[in-house]
Amino acid sequence: MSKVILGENIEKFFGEGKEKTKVLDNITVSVEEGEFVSVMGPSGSGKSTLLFALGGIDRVDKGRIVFDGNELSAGKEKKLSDIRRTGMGFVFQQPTMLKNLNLLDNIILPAVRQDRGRIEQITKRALELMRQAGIEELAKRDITQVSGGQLQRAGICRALINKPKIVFGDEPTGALNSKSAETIMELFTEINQEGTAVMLVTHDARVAACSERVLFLCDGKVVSELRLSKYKEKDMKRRMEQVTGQMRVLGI
Ligand SMILES: Nc1ncnc2c1ncn2[C@@H]1O[C@H](COP(=O)(O)OP(=O)(O)OP(=O)(O)O)[C@@H](O)[C@H]1O
Repeated sequence: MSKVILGENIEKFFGEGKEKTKVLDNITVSVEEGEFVSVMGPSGSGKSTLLFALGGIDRVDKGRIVFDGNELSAGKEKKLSDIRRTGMGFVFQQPTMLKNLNLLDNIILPAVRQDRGRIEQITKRALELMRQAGIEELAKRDITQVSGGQLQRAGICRALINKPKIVFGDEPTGALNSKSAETIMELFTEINQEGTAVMLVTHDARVAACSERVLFLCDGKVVSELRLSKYKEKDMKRRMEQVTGQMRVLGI
């Protein structure tokens, strides 16, 4: 197995002078090709900062980030945004979609920007992803005419449109009711089973229990790591007990 993403000895500070605080403290983490990792920890422990650093959205102050053999920390801005657009997908708690475009057009946008000549093929892929996500019939709907869960499913389709090697999610189920959250997690486990690596930040033990490795952060450090097997629905009860057990040990 090779690493799709590696963050090595990364440090990140916020603020200046007396206010300066270390938010990531010499962290080394990696995600293997096709692996599903989640990141848990108390509020303010640095989870989102870590995700944004690994995804090349924010620069780190020390250390290096290597995506699929390319060192992001040494990259030029253009190269970095190309890697982000083609090799990575991002899903946030609140999907940021363009208001003047329908769901389908929002989903194809990252691919069309890259290659206008393939619009038919891209649309076909988008509709296939929407079918998989159970929202194909909403393709022409305005983004204001769908539920939060449906919008989030569209956000995942958009993140997958360029066939990324890894999808990063920052609390992707955080704003959803439990039924919608469950559908979103089914979608994440499905895309992972198809070979896409997934890294999710979450406060929800049920979400973390879908992954195969859970990293626990505290004060900008990885303080613990829990290894689970590859997701199987029938193991859910046991997986949940493992995650919640570790959360209790760490006082989360
Ligand atoms: N842009 C910023 N400027 C200054 N401080 C920041 C910035 N972004 C985050 N921080 C601080 O860095 C620390 C880590 O933030 P981060 O959002 O990574 O935590 P988190 O573990 O994801 O928290 P939560 O679970 O509440 O989302 C916090 O103390 C936060 O206030």
